[in-house]
Amino acid sequence: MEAILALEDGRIFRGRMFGAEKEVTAEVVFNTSMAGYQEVLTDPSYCGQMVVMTYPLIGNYGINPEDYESDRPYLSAFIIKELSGIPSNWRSTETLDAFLKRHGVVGLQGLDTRALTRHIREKGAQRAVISSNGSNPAALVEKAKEAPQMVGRDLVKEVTCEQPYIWEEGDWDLRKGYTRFERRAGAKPYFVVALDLGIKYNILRQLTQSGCRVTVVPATTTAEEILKFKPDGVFLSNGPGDPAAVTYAIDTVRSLIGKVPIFGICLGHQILNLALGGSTYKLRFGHHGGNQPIMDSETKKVEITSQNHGFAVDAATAQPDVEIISLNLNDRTVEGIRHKSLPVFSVQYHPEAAPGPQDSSHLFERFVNMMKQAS
Ligand SMILES: NC(=O)CC[C@H](N)C(=O)O
Repeated sequence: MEAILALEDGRIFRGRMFGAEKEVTAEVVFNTSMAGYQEVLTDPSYCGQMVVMTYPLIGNYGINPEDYESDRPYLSAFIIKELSGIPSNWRSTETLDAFLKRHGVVGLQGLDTRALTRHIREKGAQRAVISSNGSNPAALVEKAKEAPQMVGRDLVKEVTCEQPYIWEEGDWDLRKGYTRFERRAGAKPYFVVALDLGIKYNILRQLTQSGCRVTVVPATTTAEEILKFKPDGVFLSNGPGDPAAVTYAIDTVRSLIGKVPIFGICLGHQILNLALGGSTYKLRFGHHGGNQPIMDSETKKVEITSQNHGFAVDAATAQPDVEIISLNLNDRTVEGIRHKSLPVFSVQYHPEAAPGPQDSSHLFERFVNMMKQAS
């Protein structure tokens, strides 16, 4: 079906719908990962957004039952240059088209995704409408302008779990598939409570793989309730929307600081920074891809990282007891912080990859060592 993508600044693209065929409004961002579209689709941090992939051919290895990063896709639409007609992979059980249909997610293909990406790079991520009703593009542009702004939006409540649950799955193995938590001989299993702001499964797998027992709790869980679990450490997850709008999680984290070791990733990092008295702001088009270079001040090494964020920590408002521990080498934005005297640290990038490079996976060990020293 012919369809139009209308951006709020008036730019129009024409393409063809696949997946679920309906009208949809959301913020449009681009992702530069060359592979890993299933992980991108099921990353809850994309709730409230449509994602345009810069890689030109998508869907060629289908969808499989294992590479989910959450229970389902939460994004509003998936925009690509060309949908592969013949998925080919031994793990594939479903086409991308069928997957998007099954989950009610709109697909759009056949447009110039390079032109769209360059436009967003220049003009910034913005609200957009996809519609098959192309008779009045100006009306669609107006509709895009009326959509809710990402700034000020709490989307965590749309994606967090309803009840606490225990996580036991470990890394994926070619012969065995996903492994289970195994107590390391002679090693104490550290008990981590993970605050689910929209958590990606691979973070949980990496925690399990690092020898942690993990319980995941809803985003509204209070500090008091978390401390009742008697955790060795608390993990703050990635998630969608504006960190400053998730005031209940900021309050929880503020009350936990100094009582238990804390590690945060992406939204969790932004929320930790807000709880420490700093502020966050919206980037023009964000970082969404698998090749963002950062410099880690502890190891003095450059790491190529997987990233997916539209907001960032403001270095100018960093509090005296907060130290910036890594910077993005492309645009010098803050990539990591730690408390100068307490066992508390966080990163803007994704050490769990999925998809992307695994240069930063050592951070899970850093968290375990922090818990070891604190116990
Ligand atoms: N992946 C994430 O946790 C994203 C955090 C936040 N929603 C942002 O866009 O910056």
